[in-house]
Parts: sequence; C-alpha cells; structure tokens
Amino acid sequence: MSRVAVRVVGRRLTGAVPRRGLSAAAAAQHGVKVAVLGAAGGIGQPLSLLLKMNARVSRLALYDIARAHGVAVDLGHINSHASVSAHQGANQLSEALDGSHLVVVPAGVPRKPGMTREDLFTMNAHIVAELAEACAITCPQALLCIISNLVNSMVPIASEIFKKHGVYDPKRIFGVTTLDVVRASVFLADLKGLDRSAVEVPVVGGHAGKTIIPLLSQSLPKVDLGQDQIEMLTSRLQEAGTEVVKAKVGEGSATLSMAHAGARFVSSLLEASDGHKGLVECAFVRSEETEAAYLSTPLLLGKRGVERSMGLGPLSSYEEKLLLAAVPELKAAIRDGEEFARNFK
Ligand SMILES: NC(=O)c1ccc[n+]([C@@H]2O[C@H](COP(=O)([O-])OP(=O)(O)OC[C@H]3O[C@@H](n4cnc5c(N)ncnc54)[C@H](O)[C@@H]3O)[C@@H](O)[C@H]2O)c1
Ligand SMILES: O=C(O)C[C@H](O)C(=O)O
Repeated sequence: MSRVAVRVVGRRLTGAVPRRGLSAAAAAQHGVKVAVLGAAGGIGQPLSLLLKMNARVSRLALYDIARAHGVAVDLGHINSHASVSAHQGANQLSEALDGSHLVVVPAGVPRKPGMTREDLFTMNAHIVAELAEACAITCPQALLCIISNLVNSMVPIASEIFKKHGVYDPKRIFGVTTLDVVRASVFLADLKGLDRSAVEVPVVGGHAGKTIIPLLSQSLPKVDLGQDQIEMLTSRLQEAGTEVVKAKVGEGSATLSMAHAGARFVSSLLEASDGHKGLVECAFVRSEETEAAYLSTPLLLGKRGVERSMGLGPLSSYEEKLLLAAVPELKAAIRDGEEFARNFK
C-alpha cells in the first residue's frame, strides 16, 4: 500500500523509513531473475523498462508470442545492471521461466470502449491458464503476479492450475491491484490539494467495477471528507479504468500508469524477499476475511510472498455497504475462474 517502506504497528501504518538501494555487485550476488510474460505489449514494454532499471533484478526474461526480440534488443542497450533475454513463441516459454524468482503477467487482451472487464474473460482465461501451467511446471516456487483482466477470475484460474499440479502456495500468487491504490491516492490528493506522493489510500475487494473499494476512512494522512466527496471519489475510482479506455478511443486501456503500478508492486515484493521488513501492499490473494475466497487487502510482505494479511481494519458504515455489495460479484467471478480451470485441457 505504500510506495515507501512503512513500519507496521498492529494494522496501522505509520512513518516512512528510507528505501534502501542495492549495489550492482549485491544484485549480481542475489541473482534475481524476473520473467515478464506479454513483454511486448502496451503494459509489457514500459513495465520491462522499469524493471530493467531496478537494481534488484539481475536477469530480465522477456516473453511474448510476438515482438519479444525487438523489445529485448532495445532494452539491452540500456547500461543498467540487469541482463535481458528474449523468448518468443510457446516453444521458448519454459526457457524464459526456468530459474525465475518472480513472474509478472501482463499478457492478454485489453478492453475497447463499450466493453467491461468481464468481456475479456474467455480470451484471457486461456492465455493465463496456459502461462500458469507453464509456471507450475517450470518455476513453481516463483512469486506470480497477474495483471491480465479479469483479475478477479484470473487469480483463481492460476491457483486452480497450481493445485492440479500439486504446487499451490496461496502466499505466492497475486492479482495486481496496485493501480487502484495509485489512482486513489492521486484522486484524493488532487481533491484536497495534497502532495500526491505523500498520500496513501488502501483499496480492498477486487479489480472490477463495484468490487473496487477505496478505504478513504483509513487514508494516510487522515483526511476529513464529506459523504458526497467520499461517494464521488469512490465512483471515480471504480470507473477509472473506463475513463482511460474512453480517452484512448479504441487504442486499449491503461498501460503507462499500470506499468508504474506493476513495477512498484514487483519492487516491493523483491525488497521484502530480500529481508526488508514492514512492506505493505494491497493485492488480490486467497483470503479468509469474507465469504469471497479471494480478496484484495493490505498485505504484509515477507521473504516468501505474503507474510500475513493486515485485514480490512475498521470500516465505516458506507465501506461496509460497499463490501457487502462486492462479495457476491467477487464470488461469481471466482466461481467462473475455478470452473474454467477445472475444465482446462
Ligand atoms: N490489473 C490491472 O490493474 C490492469 C491494468 C491495465 C490493464 N490490465 C490488463 O492487462 C492486460 C494487457 O493489457 P495491454 O494493454 O498490455 O495489452 P496489449 O494488447 O497491448 O499487450 C498484450 C500482450 O500480450 C501478448 N500475448 C497475447 N497472448 C499471449 C500469450 N499466450 N503469451 C504471452 N503473451 C501473449 C500480446 O502479444 C501482447 O504483446 C489486459 O488484459 C488488460 O485488461 C490490467
Ligand atoms: O480498465 C481496464 O480495462 C484496464 C485496467 O483494469 C484498469 O483499471 O485500467
């Protein structure tokens, strides 16, 4: 939930601590390999660029069904630490994944105006299931970060595929919802004239329409808002993806802000894997908080992925109502994903 590392006291997050860098020598020693699946896409390219600049990444494997070579050669000319390799086409997927510590998946089809994220289910379910299966076979211990929509269904699909292969660890499979947190911070900061980089709003639930729930009552710093402002911010956040889709008039959905959000999430995971304490990010994971088997909540990150969920915290009555409305929608999306995975292959 926080771009800077945060200290955790109970479930409250207080005080920023400096983010520590890593020397190239230390990074080489750590030898962290990150694979990007869908690396030549609208998100994949800027995300790969940001990961190329991350000192914790020493090997960056770029996989796509097309155009991976060009992107890899281009990024390979940047004089940052990570080496870059290209893997193009299904027969090169396992070499991309081999030895990966973290796999990030922006592969899939984006929305066009008039579509919902649910409309992407069928196309992206096949893509995510195939990629998850390859991960379960080749790098079952890797942290798996799924960006592809519908996130609310894709995480259950990947989880079921891992279960089929007997390698499921719920602490390692994430639906990336960081863009919601980033947007909520911007929208709140702009409304109140605050420094955008100094505002954090936890966003829970899922990543589609009414399942996106900003917990404005738990913002840092605490901000006084009228009910009309809370409702305006909530509905803007729930429609923010559509705002971008409309603005791009048929050229896809959010890519640059998503790349930033994805790079932030990966960076937090790598930092926590490296032993840094107190890092909290929201993500869509296996959950016991509600009747929905998967939910986005703030998560304390540790060496092996999720250390523990920080829970939902004290909700306002409005936030409780939002959650109540989201749970049936989440359960349906999760059921669709699980059903798809059961019938896969
Ligand atoms: N989680 C979020 O917050 C969030 C935000 C924005 C977009 N998204 C989603 O991310 C996905 C990608 O968006 P985009 O704008 O980058 O789309 P894009 O079409 O620009 O890129 C997708 C890439 O995936 C590749 N691809 C397709 N099938 C593949 C396969 N089987 N294996 C590997 N690569 C494959 C394509 O070749 C393409 O390069 C969409 O589903 C979109 O809805 C999620
Ligand atoms: O809205 C979309 O389709 C893409 C993404 O989920 C977003 O929130 O921008």
